Amino acid sequence: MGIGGRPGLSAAVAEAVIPINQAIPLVAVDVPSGLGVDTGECTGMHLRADLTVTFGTHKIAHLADPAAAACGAVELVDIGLDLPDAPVEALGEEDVARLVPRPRPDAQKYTRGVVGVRAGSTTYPGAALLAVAGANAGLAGMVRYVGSAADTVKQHHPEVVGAGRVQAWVVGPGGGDEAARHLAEALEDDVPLVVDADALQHVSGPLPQAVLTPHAGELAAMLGLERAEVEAAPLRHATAAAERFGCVVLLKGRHTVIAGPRVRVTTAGTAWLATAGAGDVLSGLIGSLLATGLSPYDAASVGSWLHGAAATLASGGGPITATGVARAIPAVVRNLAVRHWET
Ligand SMILES: NC(=O)C1=CN([C@@H]2O[C@H](COP(=O)(O)OP(=O)(O)OC[C@H]3O[C@@H](n4cnc5c(N)ncnc54)[C@H](OP(=O)(O)O)[C@@H]3O)[C@@H](O)[C@H]2O)[C@@H](O)CC1
Ligand SMILES: Nc1ncnc2c1ncn2[C@@H]1O[C@H](COP(=O)(O)OP(=O)(O)O)[C@@H](O)[C@H]1O
Repeated sequence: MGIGGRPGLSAAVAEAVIPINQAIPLVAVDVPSGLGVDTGECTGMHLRADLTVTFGTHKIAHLADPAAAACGAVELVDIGLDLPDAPVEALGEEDVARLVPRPRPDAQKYTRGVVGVRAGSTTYPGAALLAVAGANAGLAGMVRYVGSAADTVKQHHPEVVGAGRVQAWVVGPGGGDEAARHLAEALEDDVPLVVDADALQHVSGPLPQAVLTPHAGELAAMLGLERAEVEAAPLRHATAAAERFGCVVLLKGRHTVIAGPRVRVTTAGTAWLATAGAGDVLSGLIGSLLATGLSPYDAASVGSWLHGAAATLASGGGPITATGVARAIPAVVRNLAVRHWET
């Protein structure tokens, strides 16, 4: 069954083909039979491929989990079709190289953008350090930190300064009981912001300038669902949340979904990135991109791609820490410059 098939194999077909699928490697043409091609959901029995070869453009099932995970490695073959824009897209290296902000020759630190981080608490001072490490990867001109971990932050990041004017805020990582105040204070400034972790539970009304960055558990709590329901349909729930909260919603996972004016999925990364504090680094990084003037949708998708690429670079196939991911971000941008930017 191809892309026109209804999701879910009939019992008779499943009985015949699933034992074969479990016994030998499977190459799927276009999609493994039984997947929800247009939803990325797996609502019934389906095949799992080791390799899926598809043509012209990626379909939603190739990008959005859990269907994408059942496609195995996906090979896209260009057969010269003239196709309309896809409903869900994945940024490639060249797209990111075009979007990543770089300093103009006459730049000074304030024209490059200042990002402020309100994160950390007495329980989680480390999350403040990690969010600052993501923000302080060199993409914005300056990082400010406001919060209870100020002394530790300044010890580890001497470049970072205290309160003042910013072009974007990052709030929530490790915020604990301080997160509600951090969010309220950040919202007093009329600037774009990243809302992550403990601040997410305090989001109510529409926040048109925000990027929300929940993992599946956090999005489930925001929508009054179980985590498993979000994991079964990440595209549907990220899109619903973007509509409900009137902003860009980045739902973290193996394939991160960015729902905004359109939908993007990040396929860059490695399972080694599933490590404590990796999300804190991501929120800082996206904040720094917002501060440079990227739109919330582009800042979220470019930040997510750079974060995945930094994890892959730092990992080299082995284990990584969140600190290691943050340290690898400048090298990822340098590689983009070498490969794609004219000097
Ligand atoms: N270095 C730092 O400062 C870091 C700070 N961080 C900061 O921590 C804050 C909370 O973030 P989070 O994502 O952990 O919170 P959340 O979604 O509430 O998850 C709680 C869920 O986890 C589960 N659970 C717990 N232990 C489990 C186990 N052993 N095995 C299985 N399940 C287990 C637990 O389940 P339960 O034990 O209740 O059954 C509950 O459902 C946030 O501010 C973040 O920024 C992090 O970024 C890390 C680095
Ligand atoms: N299996 C996976 N493969 C690739 N990336 C993953 C996987 N699981 C989680 N990630 C990424 O790791 C990061 C974890 O962030 P998060 O859940 O917020 O952790 P923390 O709260 O500890 O910082 C996210 O960027 C997420 O997309």
